[in-house]
Amino acid sequence: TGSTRPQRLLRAVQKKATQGDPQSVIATIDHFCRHSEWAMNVGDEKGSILDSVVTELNPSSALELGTYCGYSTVRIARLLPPGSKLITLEFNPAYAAVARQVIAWAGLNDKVQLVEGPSGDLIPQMKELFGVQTFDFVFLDHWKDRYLPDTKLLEECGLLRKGTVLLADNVICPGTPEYLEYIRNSSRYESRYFKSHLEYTKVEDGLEKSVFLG
Ligand SMILES: O=C(NCCO)c1cc(-c2ccc(F)cc2)cc(O)c1O
Ligand SMILES: [Mg+2]
Repeated sequence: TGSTRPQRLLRAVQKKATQGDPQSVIATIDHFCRHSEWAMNVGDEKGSILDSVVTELNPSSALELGTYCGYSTVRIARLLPPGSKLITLEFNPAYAAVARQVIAWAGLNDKVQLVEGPSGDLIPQMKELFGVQTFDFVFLDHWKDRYLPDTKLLEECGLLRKGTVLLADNVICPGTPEYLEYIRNSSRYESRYFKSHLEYTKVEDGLEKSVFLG
């Protein structure tokens, strides 16, 4: 019974990153994934695109599907204005346990609410459980076959408003063909593809940014 990769990533953060400094947490994870063990964080290259979308939008209410170790949670939350909130959903309890500690180390507990459970069950409860009206921004980075059903669920639950931005990771690798087909052909979205690479590799991947038109 040894440690898991997320636990080794957390150990690196607690050993090398400065408490309360999100940038050092991000840099430590990127270094760990480049030089020690690859892990499925969005990474620095796609992470810069994520940063620019969040900065431009300046969202008050944001949702992340798929927390993993909390890397993109920290990237997003560090850019949010005071008083705004990021809700992040994670199905895997072992991932959630690591993510809570990474988010805490970065000093971002006030901006982040991590909820454990299946997104398909939690999305319909957003309004009653967390007092959410609509989301300004949604980052999709969970199971790739859940991107489409959960997007339809967000629509049906009235959680999107005119101008809500959806940003989807991994639309090329591992790939989300049904999601891309739907979102690019729907008259209710305006989409754009940001070509990049799979985190810490030379393999092509990219982010799809889609604006809900209402
Ligand atoms: O499954 C993913 N996320 C949901 C679970 O937390 C995921 C997988 C990969 C990946 C893995 C294995 C490979 F060979 C290539 C890509 C990359 C990602 O960015 C991801 O988000
Ligand atoms: Mg991803």
